[in-house]
Amino acid sequence: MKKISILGSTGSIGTQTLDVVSTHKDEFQVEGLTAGTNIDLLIQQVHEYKPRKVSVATKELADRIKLQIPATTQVYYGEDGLVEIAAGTDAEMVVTAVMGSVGLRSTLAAIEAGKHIGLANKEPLVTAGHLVTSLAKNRGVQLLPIDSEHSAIFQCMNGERRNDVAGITITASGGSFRNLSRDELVNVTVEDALKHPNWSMGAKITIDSATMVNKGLEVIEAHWLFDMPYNQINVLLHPESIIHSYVEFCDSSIIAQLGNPDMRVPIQYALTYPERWKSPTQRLSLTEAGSLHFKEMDYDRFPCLRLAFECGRMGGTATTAFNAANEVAVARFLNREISFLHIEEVIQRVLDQHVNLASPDLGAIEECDLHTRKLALRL
Ligand SMILES: NC(=O)C1=CN([C@@H]2O[C@H](COP(=O)(O)OP(=O)(O)OC[C@H]3O[C@@H](n4cnc5c(N)ncnc54)[C@H](OP(=O)(O)O)[C@@H]3O)[C@@H](O)[C@H]2O)C=CC1
Ligand SMILES: CC(=O)[C@@H](O)[C@H](O)COP(=O)(O)O
Ligand SMILES: [Mn+2]
Repeated sequence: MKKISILGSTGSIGTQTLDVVSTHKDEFQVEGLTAGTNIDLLIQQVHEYKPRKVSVATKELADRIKLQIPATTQVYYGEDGLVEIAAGTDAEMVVTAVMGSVGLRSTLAAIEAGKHIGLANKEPLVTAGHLVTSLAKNRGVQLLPIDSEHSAIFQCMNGERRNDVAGITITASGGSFRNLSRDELVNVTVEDALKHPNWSMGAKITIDSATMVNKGLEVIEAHWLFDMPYNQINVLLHPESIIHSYVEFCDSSIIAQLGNPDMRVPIQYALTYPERWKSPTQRLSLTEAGSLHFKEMDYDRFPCLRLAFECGRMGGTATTAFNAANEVAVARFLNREISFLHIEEVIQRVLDQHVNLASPDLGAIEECDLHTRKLALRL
């Protein structure tokens, strides 16, 4: 019986993780769950999976949920609550599935507590990759990728010698507006931006896919997860999202991981690694898929990806500023305060003013994050 906790259990990844748990009922014990504000769903999850501890965003919500769940379930709230669920249970693995860099302290706390990480929440790696990876190395903790591209690369590199890797290619669907020119982006709506062509995901990552910021975050995520220099990380447009990424080796061989776009597969692999268990996911038929298409990335069409590479190469707090600016800008777009194209404008203007701090500690990262958020709200 594997004991796990899920940070962000009411979200897209969190609920799919619980699907996987339900598929293998006798194999998992849920120690902790966390929600932000969706306490109705969390209450259902508490009754079904009986976690020892839960956390929600605010004290008010914590007081409300206490009236509707068994007294045996301890209730926490806020960032401290995330940390408590991350580190304060008997879980041997924590699935990090909250949205944004709010997951940084709880990710670090889980690692500090020696818990392996099923890593979906990519923003903590983007904002503080050196802290997350060095702590994981020091504590002997595995960072098992859930993000589909990084799960693919992880699977392709299994059993291979690191020095034989010539490079990795992260595939990109192109997002909701992949068939639009930049001129046609001027008046696009939130509703249109939320229509990802292949995946059903949370709102923020869906917008990030449309701006290509998601792929930029994934480039930085891959740099840290696989200790991969940026000049060995490529991005390729692949509209079908069937090849989830691939690795090229020194002998020119390419190993790729394919499958239907279903996050339960990478989630399950992170939970069961190094084993593979059966999955209810529909099997991929290449004859049905027919042709697969690929196109060189157009960095003029998607300038945010170029910015991400520049920030990654710069290191220090540049990626912290990039991530925080994007989180604020996407939230403003989703609140209909700014246009879609203004998202990249906010990021660019933040970076134009950013004074980079090399190898920052946690305090400096959190200070940069907060300062950037205040600035991005005004741009
Ligand atoms: N969805 C996907 O297919 C993929 C997602 N990822 C990554 O996984 C992470 C989660 O994504 P996704 O599941 O789509 O996101 P969702 O928005 O669907 O879910 C986010 C989760 O985090 C919780 N949450 C949000 N804000 C806070 C907060 N301030 N404090 C505490 N909890 C909070 C939400 O709670 P509530 O809803 O109750 O408010 C929810 O449980 C992201 O980093 C994303 O980039 C990576 C690859 C694929
Ligand atoms: C499912 C997943 O991993 C997402 O990150 C998805 O890959 C987004 O797809 P694109 O960013 O390629 O549109
Ligand atoms: Mn991804």
